[in-house]
Amino acid sequence: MKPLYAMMVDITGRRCLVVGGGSVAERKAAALLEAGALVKVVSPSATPLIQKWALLGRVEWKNRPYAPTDGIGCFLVIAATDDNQTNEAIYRDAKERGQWINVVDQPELCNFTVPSTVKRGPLQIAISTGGASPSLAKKIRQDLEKSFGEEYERYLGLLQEMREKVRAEVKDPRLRYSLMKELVSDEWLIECRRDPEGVRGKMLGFIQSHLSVQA
Ligand SMILES: C[C@@]1(CC(=O)O)C2=NC(=C\c3[nH]c(c(CCC(=O)O)c3CC(=O)O)Cc3[nH]c(c(CC(=O)O)c3CCC(=O)O)/C=C3\N/C(=C\2)[C@@H](CCC(=O)O)[C@]3(C)CC(=O)O)/[C@H]1CCC(=O)O
Ligand SMILES: NC(=O)c1ccc[n+]([C@@H]2O[C@H](COP(=O)([O-])OP(=O)(O)OC[C@H]3O[C@@H](n4cnc5c(N)ncnc54)[C@H](O)[C@@H]3O)[C@@H](O)[C@H]2O)c1
Repeated sequence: MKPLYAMMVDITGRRCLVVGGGSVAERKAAALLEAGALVKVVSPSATPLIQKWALLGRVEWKNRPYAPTDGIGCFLVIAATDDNQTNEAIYRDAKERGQWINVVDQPELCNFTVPSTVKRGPLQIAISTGGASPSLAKKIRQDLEKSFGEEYERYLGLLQEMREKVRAEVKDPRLRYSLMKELVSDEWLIECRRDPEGVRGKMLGFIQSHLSVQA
């Protein structure tokens, strides 16, 4: 098994090609859309959701089989057809253009794989088994989703806001560090769950009390 390098890639506004229109293509296209990519789907059939995206203009759907020119100008390519010969042709075309290529059920024809991901706003926990067991990656995601609840999105948004405030207003680096450390605690997380509306005010109050000491 090849060692893999984990990386978070900015694909906003980048053209990405998904070939195939089945459930796997839909899942891969959904992840690309969530990351802000411009997605083109090429397939003579498509799931109802892909068709809906096409109607809404969220994806460009070419209702026909793959053609070698489809990938021109694309940042990355995903081959998710059920036809091996087509998948291999997509791989060769992408490789020639130096593109990122993922052939869904052929890890040897991938220069990147897609991890299973827990998303809570900007928090992303990506799980890779290095291709050993995608089913295990999925199970670990489902387990983590139970531990990392929806409140993490609000909590992380608040931490970001408080961090900016602390960086702008606290001059002493030690105090800055200890404030951020104290905001990252189970107590605040529980507060996000218990009092989602009031927690922001309490955090601001907590920081303010230390700023008064500083002044
Ligand atoms: C994580 C996830 C992301 C995503 O696809 O979005 C993903 N596969 C998912 C699900 C899943 N895939 C498969 C099953 C059926 C059960 C099973 O076989 O286990 C299930 C489970 C299900 O569908 O319930 C079958 C399968 N997948 C691959 C092969 C070929 C092979 O292993 O050789 C075969 C056998 C095909 C055959 O039977 O011939 C290959 C890959 N699949 C990967 C990713 C990459 C490695 C990730 C890693 O490091 O683990 C890699 C290498 C390439 C890639 O596709 O990027 C997503 C879970 C999303 C979630 O969280 O819900
Ligand atoms: N469904 C799964 O969870 C799963 C998991 C692992 C692997 N796979 C494999 O991944 C592949 C895709 O899975 P799926 O469930 O989405 O399959 P699917 O049969 O639902 O979809 C295949 C799609 O490929 C399209 N297609 C076929 N030939 C094409 C061509 N020449 N150009 C463009 N599009 C073409 C078809 O129109 C169809 O939309 C299959 O090989 C499958 O064995 C599926």
